[in-house]
Amino acid sequence: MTEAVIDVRDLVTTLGGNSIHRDLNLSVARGEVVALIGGSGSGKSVLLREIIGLLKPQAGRIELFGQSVLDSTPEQMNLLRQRFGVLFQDGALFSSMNVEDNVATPLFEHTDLPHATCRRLARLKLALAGLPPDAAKKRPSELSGGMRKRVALARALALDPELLFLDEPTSGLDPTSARAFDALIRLLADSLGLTVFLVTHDLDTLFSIIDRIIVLSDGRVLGSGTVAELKTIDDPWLRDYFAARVSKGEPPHGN
Ligand SMILES: Nc1ncnc2c1ncn2[C@@H]1O[C@H](COP(=O)(O)OP(=O)(O)OP(=O)(O)O)[C@@H](O)[C@H]1O
Repeated sequence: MTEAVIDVRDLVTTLGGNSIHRDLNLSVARGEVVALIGGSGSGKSVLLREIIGLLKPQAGRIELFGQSVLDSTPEQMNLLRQRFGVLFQDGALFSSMNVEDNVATPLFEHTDLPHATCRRLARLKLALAGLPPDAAKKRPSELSGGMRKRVALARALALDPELLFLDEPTSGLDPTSARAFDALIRLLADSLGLTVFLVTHDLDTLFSIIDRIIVLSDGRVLGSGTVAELKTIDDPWLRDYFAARVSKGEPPHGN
């Protein structure tokens, strides 16, 4: 059986008295590019935060690379964090630092490498993320939204992670930049052998680069599969969701 890189079992989350997740189970195998979808407020971002250890659920088990996130000591979690990268929705770049130092920060923090080496590695990651060399010395505010996303992606790749989490990677991008960013994610996943777990509302992303979609509904996983497989599920939200794609003039069949 393929190794599970992410494994979530019997997850229960209650926030502010509201039930968010009810016995949620999901698993992601090494090398998969998986998207998590679900209605607004269905608990996608909360789940992502729980998986990466930023938020504690009320009950359940979360494992990354076979290691329990909820039972890890801060030291163990620190080591685990070096094995995955995260691209937050807003990029979360440091506005006071230039681009190169933004990307080098995880290397400054987690390695004993000289800062000059960290910066050289950061420039390599920037190139990998498709940025021109002259971006390195600029402040994030001097770049376009699409370029800032690429900087955030370069930072997420700084420590050569095996697993990449992306929260709404194409939000705020124009359609051309969004498709280019999709293509970059797929290219990196294939060439670096990354496992990718992303939260998205972007149907084009789902139709173009995703191996498997996991649908969150009513606090649980409603189903999982390709677009074609999900279309066989009789659920009003899913029907409306995919109907939006048809109304955009795209072919109603998927990957
Ligand atoms: N810290 C918090 N305290 C209380 N409630 C919260 C907290 N964080 C999120 N919630 C609630 O949990 C629910 C799920 O939020 P979440 O952000 O995970 O939704 P989502 O599926 O990512 O939605 P969207 O697609 O709109 O981003 C929402 O009702 C939200 O208001």
